[in-house]
Amino acid sequence: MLRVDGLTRRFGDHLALDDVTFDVVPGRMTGFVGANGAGKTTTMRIILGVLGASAGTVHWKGAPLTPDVRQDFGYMPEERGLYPKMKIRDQLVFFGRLHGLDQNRAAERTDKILERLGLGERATDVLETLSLGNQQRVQIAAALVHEPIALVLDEPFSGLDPLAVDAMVDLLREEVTPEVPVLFSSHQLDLVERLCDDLVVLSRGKVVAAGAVSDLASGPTTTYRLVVDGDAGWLRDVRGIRVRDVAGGTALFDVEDGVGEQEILRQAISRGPVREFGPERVALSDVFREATR
Ligand SMILES: Nc1ncnc2c1ncn2[C@@H]1O[C@H](COP(=O)(O)OP(=O)(O)OP(=O)(O)O)[C@@H](O)[C@H]1O
Repeated sequence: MLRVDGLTRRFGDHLALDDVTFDVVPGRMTGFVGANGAGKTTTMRIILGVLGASAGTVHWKGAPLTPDVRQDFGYMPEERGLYPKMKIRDQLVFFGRLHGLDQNRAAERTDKILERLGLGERATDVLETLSLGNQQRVQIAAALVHEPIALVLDEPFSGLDPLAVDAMVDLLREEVTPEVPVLFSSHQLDLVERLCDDLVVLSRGKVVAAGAVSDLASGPTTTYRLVVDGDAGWLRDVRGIRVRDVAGGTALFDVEDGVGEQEILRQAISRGPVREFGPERVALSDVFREATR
């Protein structure tokens, strides 16, 4: 497991990270979200050793992460960092070699990944002649070529069209074994909700929410939705609930502690047909908005 433990980072007077702690569990995709400037890139750079921490430690399997172990990580930096004038196959083989693969293995892995990303025919093209989307595919290939033991990806899907996102996600799922923890940052909440198992929400340098997406997004709710024939305005006079919204026969309301939602349902039935009644699922965007307020 990859653990970020009490990371703090100052830039002059500015506290960019304030005691940031979270786990990235192997075999699970962890989404890292937060508004611009929240500290995601800073955290990722510290994990990769590109930047030092003012305090705190990064742990790998219970021990402080060493440069040797980090060499086996895969990283897709925000500023990217491939060579524009180098042929993509040569480039990927080079990265594989940098991470310790021998020439044959680096070439084998490169060819497999390029094929998988639909870039087999472009292998001898120079990077800068590729479309931006394809350059981004090569960038993810560079992070994967050496069969990394952990993956840290800074905005890997930004600027990609939905088909390219799907291709990249398929590749990630294929390449990422149950031993590999994956941390990726993203601004696209819909994507995060679709892809991630776990989520870490950062706001102004602090972790404000963390856990399984399924728990965070649909967690315990006190909000209910009722749809009846006729007008649901009578709910406004019911004690123990707070009406959020009524539009004709559709109402959204919060139930206060100690008030049974079944009692509200009974009252609704006594007034006429009930078409829908149930807890309102909290969307991830609401969790995010609430957490970063
Ligand atoms: N080298 C630096 N020198 C000074 N301040 C910095 C430096 N790097 C980052 N910061 C500041 O630290 C804070 C966190 O920045 P960071 O880039 O980590 O945020 P982020 O969550 O990745 O944002 P974005 O989503 O916009 O990339 C910001 O206020 C930023 O201005």
